[in-house]
Amino acid sequence: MNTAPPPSPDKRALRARLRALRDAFVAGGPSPIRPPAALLDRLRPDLIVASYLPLGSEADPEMLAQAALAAGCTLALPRTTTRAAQIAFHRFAAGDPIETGPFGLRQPAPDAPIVKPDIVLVPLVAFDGACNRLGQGAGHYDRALAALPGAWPLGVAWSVQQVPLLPVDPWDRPLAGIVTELDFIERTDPQ
Ligand SMILES: Nc1nc2c(c(=O)[nH]1)N(C=O)[C@@H](CNc1ccc(C(=O)N[C@@H](CCC(=O)O)C(=O)O)cc1)CN2
Ligand SMILES: Nc1ncnc2c1ncn2[C@@H]1O[C@H](COP(=O)(O)OP(=O)(O)OP(=O)(O)O)[C@@H](O)[C@H]1O
Repeated sequence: MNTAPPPSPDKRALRARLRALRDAFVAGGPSPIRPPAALLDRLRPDLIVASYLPLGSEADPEMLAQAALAAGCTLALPRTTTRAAQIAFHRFAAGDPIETGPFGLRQPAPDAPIVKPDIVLVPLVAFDGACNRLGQGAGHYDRALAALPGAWPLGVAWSVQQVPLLPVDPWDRPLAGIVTELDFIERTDPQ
């Protein structure tokens, strides 16, 4: 049974508005998102970097994943089974099979080894200047990041996804930084 309090009610309306903004932005043409120095400086061959395959009009982390590969890092991708279950990160190398899962997500096969990423590239619906994040509403990344306290979470977004101030619930996990097609925003006020 889920005994947690419900998420802030204004999150639903924000999601709808920001998904529409994201769709309109992407319809305007491609905008590459380049790896920020804050990411490049952290990449080491022994690290595992979790990326994601974009869904719909989500920002594409491909150039960041390529930079991680070029630095010798191991790549991982999230795998989702249901809305209620936690996501797992599975190792992924070029040529490995990709399946279509729930919500149309493209994801690794279940037999790819589960790994513990050091750096997590995080998709999002909206963010604010303090690096708070609004996701899909299933708590998948909130739960995954809570289980990886040492990992460095980097949000990847289009600049139009920034809002002045997001409602923040107790379980929300802030990001260490957010990269957009325009700039890199670093979280400056650790709690
Ligand atoms: N590319 C990508 N992979 C990801 C996530 C994500 O946000 N993006 N996740 C992040 O947690 C996890 C999957 N969780 C999800 C949870 C809910 C919905 C969902 O409710 N989708 C809506 C439509 C969303 C839209 O219009 O963009 C739906 O199907 O009704 C999608 C993914 C792991 N993998
Ligand atoms: N560490 C956790 N353990 C258990 N449940 C959690 C945890 N973190 C979040 N949740 C649950 O997940 C849901 C998250 O809802 P919320 O609207 O905040 O999602 P979100 O900010 O869009 O995040 P996400 O992208 O991670 O889905 C809430 O119902 C919350 O109780």
